[in-house]
Parts: sequence; C-alpha cells; structure tokens
Amino acid sequence: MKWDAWGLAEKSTTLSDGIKGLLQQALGVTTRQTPERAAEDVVLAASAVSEDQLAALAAIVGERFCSTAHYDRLLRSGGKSTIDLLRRRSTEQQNAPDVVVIPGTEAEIAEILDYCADNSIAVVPFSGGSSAVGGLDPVRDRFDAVLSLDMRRFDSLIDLDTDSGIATLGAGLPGPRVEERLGAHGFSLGHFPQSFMFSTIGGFAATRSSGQSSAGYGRFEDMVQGLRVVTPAGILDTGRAPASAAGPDLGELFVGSEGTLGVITQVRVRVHPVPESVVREGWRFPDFETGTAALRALRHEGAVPTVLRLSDEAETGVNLATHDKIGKEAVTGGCLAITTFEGTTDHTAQRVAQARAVLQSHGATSLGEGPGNNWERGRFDAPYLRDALLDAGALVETLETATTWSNLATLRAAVTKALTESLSGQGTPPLVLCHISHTYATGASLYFTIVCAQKEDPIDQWSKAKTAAGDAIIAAGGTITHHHAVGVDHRPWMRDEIGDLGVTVLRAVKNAVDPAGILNPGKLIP
Ligand SMILES: Cc1cc2nc3c(=O)[nH]c(=O)nc-3n(C[C@H](O)[C@H](O)[C@H](O)COP(=O)(O)OP(=O)(O)OC[C@H]3O[C@@H](n4cnc5c(N)ncnc54)[C@H](O)[C@@H]3O)c2cc1C
Repeated sequence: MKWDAWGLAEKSTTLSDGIKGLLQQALGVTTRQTPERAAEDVVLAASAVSEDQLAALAAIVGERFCSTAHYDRLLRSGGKSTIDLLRRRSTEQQNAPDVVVIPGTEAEIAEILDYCADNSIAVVPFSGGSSAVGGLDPVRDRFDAVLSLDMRRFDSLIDLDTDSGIATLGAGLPGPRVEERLGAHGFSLGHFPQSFMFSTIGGFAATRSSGQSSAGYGRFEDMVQGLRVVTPAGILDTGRAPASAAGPDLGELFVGSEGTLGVITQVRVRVHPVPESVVREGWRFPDFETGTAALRALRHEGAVPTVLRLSDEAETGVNLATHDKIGKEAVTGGCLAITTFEGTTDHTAQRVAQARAVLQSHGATSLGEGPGNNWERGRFDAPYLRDALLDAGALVETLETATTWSNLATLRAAVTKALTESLSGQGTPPLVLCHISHTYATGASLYFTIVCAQKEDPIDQWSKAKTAAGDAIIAAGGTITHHHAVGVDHRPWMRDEIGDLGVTVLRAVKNAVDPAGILNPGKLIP
C-alpha cells in the first residue's frame, strides 16, 4: 500500500483534460500544484520510545520485527480516509506511532501488552491500514508513547473443516490471499469490500465490515463463527457451536471493537463452495424511488441476489458505478441497478427468473449483462480515482449510513441537504451522489460520494461538512456508520447512537479486559 495514496503505484490513474474541464465548469475545481513528495521529506515528530524500551520490545519479538525507522512509522501513521491522505500531503510535522512492532505469536502479543501497560505506551492494532474513520490515528491520550502492533505475520489458513464449511483464518490475512487459500480447496469466503485488495480478516472483524456481496453472503459478522482475542487481561476464545443459548454472545462484543478491547488473532468463518454459476445483469429504473421500491420487493419476496445495488440519478449520470467510463456510455436518464446471482447452476437460474419477474413488475428495464460486467471489472478501483481527483484540486470523500425502508427517503434528503448547505455555504457547491449497496429485509444502507472544489484548508472544509452530515444522520434517525466503523471520526456521535447507559456498558467491558486503557485510546468509546 502506498504511504500517501491508495493501493499500488502502478495502478494510479490521472484525469483526462475533458474531465478536468468538466470539473472546472461544473464545480469550479482548479488544478493545484502540489508537488509530489518523497517519503523521506515528510517531517515526523521524533519517536518517544527510549533505547531501553526499544531493546525490551525487540527482546520480545526479535530485532527485525521492531522498528522506529522513518518509513515504517510513516506507513502506519493513519488509514486511508480523505483526511488521512490530505494530512500525508502536509508539509507540517505529522504524528506517527513511536515504534512499530510485528509479533508472530499470541504469547508475544500478551507480553507486548503487559510491557506497554507497565510503561505507559498506547497500542494501536494495525492490519491492512485501510481504516476510513481515523481508527489507526496514533492517539497518545494520557500515555507517553504509541506502539503500532502490525498483525501481518498472522497470515495462515489454520484449519478448513469442509464438512461444516468453517475456515479458521489468521487475522492478518488480506482479502485476496483468503480467497486464494480457500479457492485451492474449492471454497470461498465471499467478503468483498471495496478495500478488499488490502484489508484483512482481523480488520473485517474489528470493524463489522460489509462487502459488496452482502445481500447473498451477509455482512462479516454474519460469517463469524468464533474468534480468538488476546486482551491485557487474558485470552478469550468465543463461539463453541454454530448456535448456543449460553447467555449473550461474547464474540459479538469483539466484532466491531476496533482494537479497543483486544487484539484479534484468529477468526473462524463460515465459507461456501466456489460458485458454479455467476449471472450479472444491469437494470434501468425511471427514478430512485421506483428503484428503491423494487429492491425492497426483492428482499421481501425472497429472490435475493448475491450483489444488489442501485445508483441514484446523479451517480448514474456521471457513470460512477462503472467509473472507468465516467462521462462515457452512461445509462441515459433514470437510475442504474446491478444484480449478480451466484450459486449452483440450477439454483442461480431459478433465482434469476424469480428476480427478473419482481424487478420488471416494479418498473425495471433490463440492460443485459454489460453494466454488471463493467461494474465487476472496476469494482475495487474507485479509490484510485479519488487520488486522481484530489491531485486535480477536487475535494472528494464518501460517507455511509443505514435506516429502515420507511425512513430511507427522509434520511437521504436530510444528508444531501446538510452536505449541500455546508459546502455551498463555504463557497464550494458540491455534487452529492448516492447509492444503495447493502439491503436487508427491514431496510438498506445509503452510500454518499461528495465532490467539490478544494479550498485553501480542505481538512477544515471537509470537517465542517462531515459534522453537518453526522448531525443530520442522527437527527433523521440513521446510524452514524453502516460499515466504515467509528474510529476517531464518528466517536462524537457514539453517545447519540447508543445512549449514556450504552457508553457505561462499553466502558465497563473495557475496564474489565484493558484496565490500564492502553488499547487504541481515543477510538470508538466516548
Ligand atoms: C477506499 C476505501 C474503501 C472501503 N470500502 C469498504 C467497504 O466496502 N466495506 C467496508 O466494510 N469497509 C470499507 N472500508 C473501510 C475499511 O477498509 C474497513 O474498515 C476494513 O475492515 C479495515 O480492515 P484493515 O485490515 O485495513 O484494518 P485496519 O485499517 O488496519 O484497522 C481498522 C481498525 O481495526 C483495528 N484492528 C485491525 N486489526 C485488528 C486486530 N487484529 N485486532 C483488533 N483490532 C484490529 C484497528 O486498530 C483499527 O481501529 C473502505 C476504506 C477505504 C479507504
């Protein structure tokens, strides 16, 4: 992963003059001359760990897995939100963890946690580094230093129980390697977030992640059968059986705990055979309301696709759903939906026929397999487009929420209004695009993409817009996050989300497993 942008250098892209012209005309975006910077030119605050502390940590994991080197610290100084990327471009001194440690065993993690608790060092678990909410910020809080605990060595397929369809996976395994290892045995996990190429099993569990095939295979927490977590108070191993009435599900406490309660080392997940058949189709609806009603009907009538998404008129217009073709080959007018069905050949064919009948009776026109195939080809590439837009002087960021079907239109209108008013009020009227990418029997998520001209201080500009959107989400009854998690960025709204007693419960759990409070301070728990 690049230190100052998404992904791999060879996949980075630039905007054509045509698109730059369009951005200037529509949004007043003017190209900024931000010269490319070398990693070694970034100024980091000096490491606060002493020689003795470094030696003690190296004695636990071995010297080559313990570093205060500039590049190692820089690479783990945050995640990949737009704010993170803008910060990386700053010429001012930047925060970074004081030391990076890469443990290889649970015993080493336990020893590191003990050492940090005794030496006033905060610990930030780090996996794929794709947090979009400040979950990896090196927050020092009341501690003297911050240690980044990189989980990359927990990278094996530990067990595959083919009778039960359960795989035990190391927390540091990135998405593509999970599919590769399971694929070798004819199985698949089916978890494909947009960050799939870099994010990991531990990160998915720690953030309650949701992938593009969530309609078919569920969210990550639906896949989790159990997990092992090293906490400062000991090891927890949850999930003895596929179902249990033995009290509240303790595993659920750690799914979504964002590194604040323990370090996840292994996750047991439900897996399924690699699909025999895949059928993709694009659909046109006259408007978003009609499309939304059709998606709701699909969920209620049971012919649920594996992938189900619907872009609004604006997103369809700029062709963001198939973003490699922005401005080209757009569906003219209306809204584009994509369905993908996976499974055995017979079962897929049955579901496709049922779904087609439902969609067509709710106003859909088939566009054939083209739009679905285009979407599939570019589905992990949108973050590269964000980098190109930032380079071209645009401010671009996404945010997401969810609510019930009955409240979806109200929530969408409230968030769009808040973003438009905030950014227009700052002199940079935005383009606000929206799509539904995750659906449930009772409701759906809304995913917004916002593009406008960058001001002199884009971090302040976006922070104001984000605050307006967060307030609007809570006031309109949505959740502050459907899948990006809480981190630092959504923490101001956690009390609204879970109430005073909810905060007390979370703090009590934290006190029980992390009495010194060293694990990921400043994140999730207000
Ligand atoms: C461009 C982009 C697209 C994205 N698309 C999606 C999407 O489609 N769906 C989605 O759900 N999310 C998405 N995200 C958010 C992000 O990818 C997810 O939150 C992902 O699950 C993080 O995994 P990671 O391995 O990168 O974790 P990291 O970013 O390294 O860590 C995320 C959080 O989990 C904690 N953590 C990490 N590993 C462990 C561990 N082993 N034990 C305990 N705590 C741990 C960290 O401290 C941090 O708070 C996107 C982010 C970006 C930047």
